[in-house]
Amino acid sequence: MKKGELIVLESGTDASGKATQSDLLYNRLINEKETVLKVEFPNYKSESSSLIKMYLRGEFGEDAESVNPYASSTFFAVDRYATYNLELKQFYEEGGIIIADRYTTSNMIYQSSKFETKEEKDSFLDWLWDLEFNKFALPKPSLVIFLNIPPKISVELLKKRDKKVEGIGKKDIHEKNINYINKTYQNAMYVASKYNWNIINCLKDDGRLKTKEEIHEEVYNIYKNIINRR
Ligand SMILES: Nc1ncnc2c1ncn2[C@@H]1O[C@H](COP(=O)(O)OP(=O)(O)O)[C@@H](O)[C@H]1O
Ligand SMILES: Cc1cn([C@H]2C[C@H](O)[C@@H](COP(=O)(O)OP(=O)(O)O)O2)c(=O)[nH]c1=O
Repeated sequence: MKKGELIVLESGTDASGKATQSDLLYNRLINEKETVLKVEFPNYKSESSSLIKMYLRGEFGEDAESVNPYASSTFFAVDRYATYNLELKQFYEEGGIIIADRYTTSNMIYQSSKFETKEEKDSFLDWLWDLEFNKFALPKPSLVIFLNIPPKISVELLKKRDKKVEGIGKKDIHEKNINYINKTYQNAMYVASKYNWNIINCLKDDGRLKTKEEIHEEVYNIYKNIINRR
């Protein structure tokens, strides 16, 4: 039987409209009578996110960059392994469509950002690919949609957004560190181009943010073009 599809919504900044766009795409596909399910990573509802919560609270270090990326990326990878195997695998193997708000792609962006040289980054990215997709046998995305929102806009959206997780505070260690935010955004553009992700520029030519609906139309068109061609 043909396996399902895995559609990933990603970005290089926090509070960039991933949840909003996942919801809009999910509702549209439900209206089209598709068999579709939505998931968010980290899976804060699961005990498998315990080490992630410790990390984002700063228990391994208040400065995200001081925490070994090989270690911190495994916290996220193990959470994905648990969530996939306990909640998603059967649905995916029976042909369902999964819409994921973040995935391995976030480890690729946020954790490789901690390395300075291209050689170190690429070596980490190869290791991560092997860990999550080969050793853990997690499915590779059918399609990655990258929402390009510069940090100066997303930090404004972050102020509007409700707190996501109890016990982490309004901002986690990634969100508190403006140097890391800027560096990670630059790094995300490198990673997005390295893996040929589908980039949506969320700003208009005049620098204003596109509406949720305008961005959704672009998300939907990419989805239709790519999935229909397969
Ligand atoms: N295009 C947009 N224009 C204005 N506000 C937006 C837009 N997209 C998202 N928002 C708002 O920004 C905040 C963060 O969006 P959200 O989808 O929760 O982001 P993320 O999942 O990336 O953290 C929310 O309050 C949301 O309603
Ligand atoms: C899923 C995932 C997230 N992250 C990072 C991205 C975020 O900075 C942080 C928490 O994710 P999340 O709560 O989704 O952030 P937000 O909703 O604010 O965008 O963890 C990784 O480093 N690796 C991963 O695999």
